[in-house]
Amino acid sequence: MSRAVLSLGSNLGDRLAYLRIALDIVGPALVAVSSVYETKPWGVEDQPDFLNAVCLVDDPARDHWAWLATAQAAEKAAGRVRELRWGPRTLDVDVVTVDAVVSDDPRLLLPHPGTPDRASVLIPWLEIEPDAVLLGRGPVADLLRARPEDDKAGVVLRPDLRLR
Ligand SMILES: Nc1ncnc2c1ncn2[C@@H]1O[C@H](COP(=O)(O)OP(=O)(O)OP(=O)(O)O)[C@@H](O)[C@H]1O
Ligand SMILES: Nc1nc2c(c(=O)[nH]1)N=C(CO)CN2
Repeated sequence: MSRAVLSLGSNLGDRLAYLRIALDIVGPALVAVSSVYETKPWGVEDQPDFLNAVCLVDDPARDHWAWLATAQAAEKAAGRVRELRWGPRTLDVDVVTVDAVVSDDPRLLLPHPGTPDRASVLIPWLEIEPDAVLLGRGPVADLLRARPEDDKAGVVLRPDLRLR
């Protein structure tokens, strides 16, 4: 079994369409997808707001490297060009966690080290998995409680934008 959590983000062009490309590439492995959230950019703040979502995926045939390949295939399909670190992009797919895999290989850090600091990941993840635990870091609900209020306030549910 290989169960993973993927985070999806887009802040250029038809943002919702790019998130849908990611789900299409995940295909039947998709178990659950959160609502879409519009989020204030972290990292580089002078860029357009993001749409973010999180999905749970499960496929016995895909290990963590295969999930990275899936994430990168989705980014490529969305025409992503990497320019600035933390800068604008049509589609960013991060592998948040895969089963109990811990990796310090820079090509695939697991769990994704940015996760505890990103309300834009924690909030959608909790929506679809309220009891989620981030390997080595504890309950996702506790991580979210530790985020500053203005960080959480920058993550706004967009019920009018539906992925499926
Ligand atoms: N858990 C992971 N998920 C996706 N890519 C990862 C992961 N760990 C390491 N990487 C590597 O990160 C690189 C992609 O970085 P990218 O440009 O997407 O970073 P970023 O999205 O700007 O920043 P961040 O990784 O902090 O979200 C790829 O080369 C990939 O191999
Ligand atoms: N709110 C938000 N901010 C970001 C995001 C993102 O997905 N959401 N992705 C980034 C690129 O790594 C940089 N900043």
